[in-house]
Amino acid sequence: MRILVLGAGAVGGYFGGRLHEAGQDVTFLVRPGRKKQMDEQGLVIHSTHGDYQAKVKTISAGEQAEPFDVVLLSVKAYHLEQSLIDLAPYVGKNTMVIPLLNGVTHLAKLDEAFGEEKVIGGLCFIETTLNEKGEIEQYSEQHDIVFGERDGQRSERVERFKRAFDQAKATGSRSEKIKVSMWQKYLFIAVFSGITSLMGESIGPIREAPGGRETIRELVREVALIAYNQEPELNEGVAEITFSILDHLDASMKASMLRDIEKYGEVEADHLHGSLLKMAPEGVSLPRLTMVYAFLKVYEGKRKQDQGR
Ligand SMILES: NC(=O)C1=CN([C@@H]2O[C@H](COP(=O)(O)OP(=O)(O)OC[C@H]3O[C@@H](n4cnc5c(N)ncnc54)[C@H](OP(=O)(O)O)[C@@H]3O)[C@@H](O)[C@H]2O)C=CC1
Ligand SMILES: CC(C)(CO)C(=O)C(=O)O
Repeated sequence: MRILVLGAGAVGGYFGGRLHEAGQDVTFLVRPGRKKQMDEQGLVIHSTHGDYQAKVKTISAGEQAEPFDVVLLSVKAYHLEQSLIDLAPYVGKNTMVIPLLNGVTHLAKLDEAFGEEKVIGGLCFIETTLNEKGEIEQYSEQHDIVFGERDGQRSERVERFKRAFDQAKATGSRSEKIKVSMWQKYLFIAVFSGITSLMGESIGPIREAPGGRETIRELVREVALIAYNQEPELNEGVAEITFSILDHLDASMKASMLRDIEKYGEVEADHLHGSLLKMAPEGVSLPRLTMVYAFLKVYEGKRKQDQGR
């Protein structure tokens, strides 16, 4: 099975690296700067689950290669448009595209670009980042990819990709209800990234601050309202479960969005919080979600202005 990983960043580099380590045929589609770095130093992973360093195959947009069997899509949402143009020549009749982005609105864009039948659902649970040398750092327990056909059917292509993880130091599992799984993750990440970014703190101090837990609970309630409206198959107790997960997270945990803000990087504000506000049923009051989005847009505006100087 030939696997193409689009975006050798924190997520793609990690999972692509683990599959490569397990003997799978993995190629990374990367931009020129990252290609130079990877061709010179290889792919480097530092992880709780074991370090890994290897020379890997890389290609850049426009380079000749046959269509791949599987594409793992792991770019940030704000790079999606260009990356789909770059990816198009490597998607063939039998290619299966698995997006690992947080959120859900990218599915429609993938369907439009490649056709619904090629795109399955996917998400990942991992806390990972790229350091200044372009090395992947991953220091917590979870390193799981979840994927599945969007109609819930079992399929040979999904089973085959699942088997690629048999020998890998990361887990790959199938969800029978991938759209529900994606919405559960979306609910969690919208609250987790929203609250940690807004407060500029990891989750522990936010929970302990006066009114902190209450604010988290209310933000969960607002996002869950939108989520239920979009995905009625969500478990009725999903808001309470999500709050409980947030209440039990390691106190030092922060979302990748806050880590990006700390590096003064771009954020997925429109893709995550902005999209939720657009999907919200008319007339509902969403003061906390609105505040998170406003904060992120102020941050984006300031960043843009600073870059223009
Ligand atoms: N990091 C985390 O812990 C988690 C992240 N996620 C989600 O996963 C997604 C990816 O996040 P993450 O891995 O952190 O992001 P990163 O920024 O670390 O990686 C994205 C990579 O995509 C590359 N890229 C962008 N455009 C292209 C292109 N046209 N062709 C090739 N490569 C391209 C960038 O390369 P370049 O070097 O050229 O800029 C970058 O290395 C996001 O939606 C995020 O929300 C989900 C769970 C956990
Ligand atoms: C919370 C986490 C680490 C879970 O995978 C995540 O998705 C993110 O920070 O973007």
